[in-house]
Formats: sequence, structure tokens, C-alpha cells
Amino acid sequence: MKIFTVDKIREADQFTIENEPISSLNLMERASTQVAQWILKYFPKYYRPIIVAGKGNNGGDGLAIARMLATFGYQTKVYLAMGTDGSDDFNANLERLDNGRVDIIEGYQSLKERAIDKNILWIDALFGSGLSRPIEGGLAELIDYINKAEGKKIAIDIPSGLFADQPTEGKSIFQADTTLSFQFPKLAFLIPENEAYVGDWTILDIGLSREYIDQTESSFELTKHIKLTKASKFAHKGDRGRCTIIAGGYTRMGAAVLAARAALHSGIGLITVQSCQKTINVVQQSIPEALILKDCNEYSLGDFLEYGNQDVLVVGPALGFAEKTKKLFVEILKNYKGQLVLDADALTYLSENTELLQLLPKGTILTPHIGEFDRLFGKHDNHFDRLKKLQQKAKKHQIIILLKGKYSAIASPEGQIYFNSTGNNSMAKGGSGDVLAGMIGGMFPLTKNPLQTAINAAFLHGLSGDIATDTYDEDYVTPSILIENLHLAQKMCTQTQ
Ligand SMILES: NC(=O)C1=CN([C@@H]2O[C@H](COP(=O)(O)OP(=O)(O)OC[C@H]3O[C@@H](n4cnc5c(N)ncnc54)[C@H](OP(=O)(O)O)[C@@H]3O)[C@@H](O)[C@H]2O)[C@@H](O)CC1
Ligand SMILES: [K+]
Repeated sequence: MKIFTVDKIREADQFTIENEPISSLNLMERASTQVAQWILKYFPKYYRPIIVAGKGNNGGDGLAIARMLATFGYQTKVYLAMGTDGSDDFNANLERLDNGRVDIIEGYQSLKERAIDKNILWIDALFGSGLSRPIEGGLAELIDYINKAEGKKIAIDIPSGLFADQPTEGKSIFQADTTLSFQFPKLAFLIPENEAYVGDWTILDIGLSREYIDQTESSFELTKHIKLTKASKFAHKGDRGRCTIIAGGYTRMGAAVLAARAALHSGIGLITVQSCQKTINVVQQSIPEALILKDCNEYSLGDFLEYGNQDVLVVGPALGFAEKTKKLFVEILKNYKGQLVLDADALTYLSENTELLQLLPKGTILTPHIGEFDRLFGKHDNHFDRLKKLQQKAKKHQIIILLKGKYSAIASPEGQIYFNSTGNNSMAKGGSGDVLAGMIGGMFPLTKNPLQTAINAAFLHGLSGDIATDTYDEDYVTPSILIENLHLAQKMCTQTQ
């Protein structure tokens, strides 16, 4: 699903109006119908909506929604926060408002008097994508008041005060429980700083031109589904590929075991774990399917071994910081010719010596979390800036960077960003990243495309976490449970082909 900037959304709007054709007022009617029906589905009639309307088209939506909710039988009120003269479609909807059914609240004082009720459904239609500056003065006071008031809160299209595709400087921003947004997610919804304003968000399809959407490029996309590549019916284990996990050391082998098990459950033909002397038994007992590449060192890895026939190396989880291990890493960067997946401590080596970035083979996959990313590429004031840096660095080094988070952002060497839509809070646990790194290693040989592998692995990893919460409370999902559920996630993504 594409994520468009406000300018492109306006173009999509115009294109639809001209080409469908449909009048702009009817498009507003269509959008508002979607919202009113959604509310009808989720909120019983004892909720009393108060629509707070601005004077632009977001306000116009609010007025149309008010009319519809009143028709459905809700006791509906409207507060005209910016007066009675607005955009053409706002004015048309104000005229259509049936004053007999919808109560118009006159004055701020009167609003406050009527708003003492926990069953109020606040509907924010003050500003939408036309916000041009931070909200100040009386309108800021109004927003602050509603934020503190009791009741449920729904934002139409985008919470008022929030900019759709740039950092928001203002302090007065509507805090929604739910944002009902038209046609496209806004980039602001995927930014961690904005979580408190956006709440849960839902996209309502208002039928903007498919032709425009398909033909218009966007740097941002949200992955809503994936199709897994299946091995040929005649495949043998070699066709499913070979992956070596270079991870863990004495007392830290759990990370290597998790990564190897995740790779194994992700379709790999042969899994190998490079292991130092003291940890061989751990690997052999935990993963009977794994081959061992014997490292002569006792406690930490340090030997550059024979990786020539390996399709992919996963390097980094809990590797530790022994000098010999860092040297092994440099050797790998200089000599290994297959696909590399770098995670955890391997990323720290890169941040300790950023010149090593020049050695990364084209198409290498890096999987930092936000802390690792900032250590590697510098501090960022906000997540928008971080995303910009993500695009630049992926382009500059011709690599794939999977920035982990609630909406993991995967940047391609062309500078395109694919946000992942699956996953939940239960996955923010030690070991979860090791599982993801292993999955990427396990999935690469079949997909053969590093970008697609990263997108698919992030999606499946999150989906597996989502499936886990059907059975487990979020607090009790472990990384091992993610691996156990992978088969269900994989089934869901092969059946939909
Ligand atoms: N996408 C689609 O296809 C569809 C979109 N639709 C809807 O249209 C919405 C966009 O409508 P919109 O362009 O009229 O903008 P909106 O935010 O209502 O108001 C702009 C007005 O506010 C003013 N203003 C701005 N900031 C201000 C501030 N801080 N303080 C004070 N004033 C401020 C601004 O003034 P100006 O910046 O010109 O000075 C202007 O007068 C969109 O979000 C969606 O809900 C649907 O109807 C159907 C299909
Ligand atoms: K709004």
C-alpha cells in the first residue's frame, strides 16, 4: 500500500474528480459515509457524538458525518470552532445540516457545559491534511481541553495539529483513540513520537482513482501482504540453499541457536553453525539438523573458515568483542562473495570503525534497531530525520537496511522505504532480533533477492508474533514461540498466492 505525501493526496483527489468523474462534494459524501458507517459498527447509540469542525474540507467531512450520525439515531452535536463560512464543500454541508436533528453548540462556554459525560464521542474534524502551521490561541486551548475531557476520541483523516509528512513542532495536537484516515496511511502514523496522538488507525477506502495510485510513484510503502516463493517440486537440499550462522560464543550461544533454528524453520536446505571448542555440544544438542564449522578458538570465534559454498552468512548475534572476532569479521567483509546478513555485534563493529562500511558488498542486509542505527549513523532529533538518513545510507552504500521497530522500515539501495505492518509489543524482547536475522538467512536462497527477503522476513516475523498473541498474553510471548508459530504465518502467506 503506497504512502503518499499531502501534495500527492491532493493530486489523487483532483484526478479522481476529473476522471471518474465525481464532484468534490460527492467525494466528501463518500468519505463521510465510510466514517459514519464505521462509527455505527463500533459505537452503540448511547454514545453522544460531538463533532468539532474547522472550516476547511476536514470540517466539511465533520458536518456530513454529523448529518449521517443523526440520521442513524445518534444524539449528535456540532461545534463550529472556526465560524460558519468555510470552503465550498464545508458551506454546502452546513446548508445540508438538518438543524432539527443536529444540535449546534454556540460558544466555547456552552461546549464545556455540555461536555461532562463519559459517553461523549469526540469527533475531531478541525484540521486535516490542510494544516499549514502549528495550532495556536483559542483553537490550541480547545484541543487541550478536549484532550483532557472524558469520552472516546476519533480523529477524521489525521489528528488536528499533526503534520502528515513532516515533524510537528506544535504542542496542541488532538489525542485520538482512533484515527480514521482516507485511502492512504500518512507517514506521520508510522513515527514513534506520534503514537500518543494517532492511537489505533484504520484506513477507509474512499475509491480514489486506482489509475492514479498505480501510475504514481511514492518513496514509501506499507507492506500489507507478501507472497512466499516456493521451492520447485524437484528441489533437493542444495536448491534450498546453505546458510552459516556466525554468532555467539561461550555463555552466549543461545543467540546462535535461536538464529539457526529460525533459519531452519524458514526453508533453508542446510544449516551450519560456526562454533568454538567450548560450545560445540550446545549446538549439537540443541539443533540436530545443524552442521558444525569448527573454530579452533576455545571461547570466542576467530577463524576464517571455508564459506565458499555457503549462499548466505548471518554474522553478529552475541558474537562478543574479542579482537580475533573483530578480525574475522573484517576477513569476511574482504573475502566472502555470497549474501551477508549483519546484525547486533557486527553492527557495533561497524560503528566502532565506520570505514568498514566501504567494504560492505552490494546488497548486504543490515538489521539495526534504533539504538544501533543511531550509533552507526549519528543521533537524530526525530524519526523523520532518521528515515531520511536511512534512505541516504542505503543508497550510498548500495545495501539494504532493515531498521527494526514497531513499523520496521526497510530501505532499498534505490532509497525506497517499505514499512512493515505486522508485529506487536510482545516482540520487543531479547532474542527476537536473533530470530529475525536467522529467518533472513534461511529465506534468502529461495527468494534470491535480498530486498524481498528482508521485506518478507520482517512480515513473517511480525505475523508470527501476532499469531502468538491469539494464545499468549503479549507479556508472555518468547522468541522461541515466534519460531514455533512460523509455520502458521508461512501457511497464511502461501495460501493467498
Ligand atoms: N484526500 C481526499 O481525497 C479527500 C479529503 N477530504 C478531506 O479534506 C481534508 C483536507 O481539506 P483542506 O485542504 O480544506 O484542509 P483542512 O485541514 O480541512 O483545512 C484547511 C484550512 O485550515 C486553515 N488552517 C490550516 N492550518 C491552520 C492553523 N494552524 N490555524 C488556523 N487555520 C489553519 C487553512 O488556512 P490557510 O493555511 O490557507 O491559511 C485552511 O483554511 C482532508 O484532511 C480530508 O478530511 C475528504 O473530504 C474527501 C476526499
Ligand atoms: K482531523
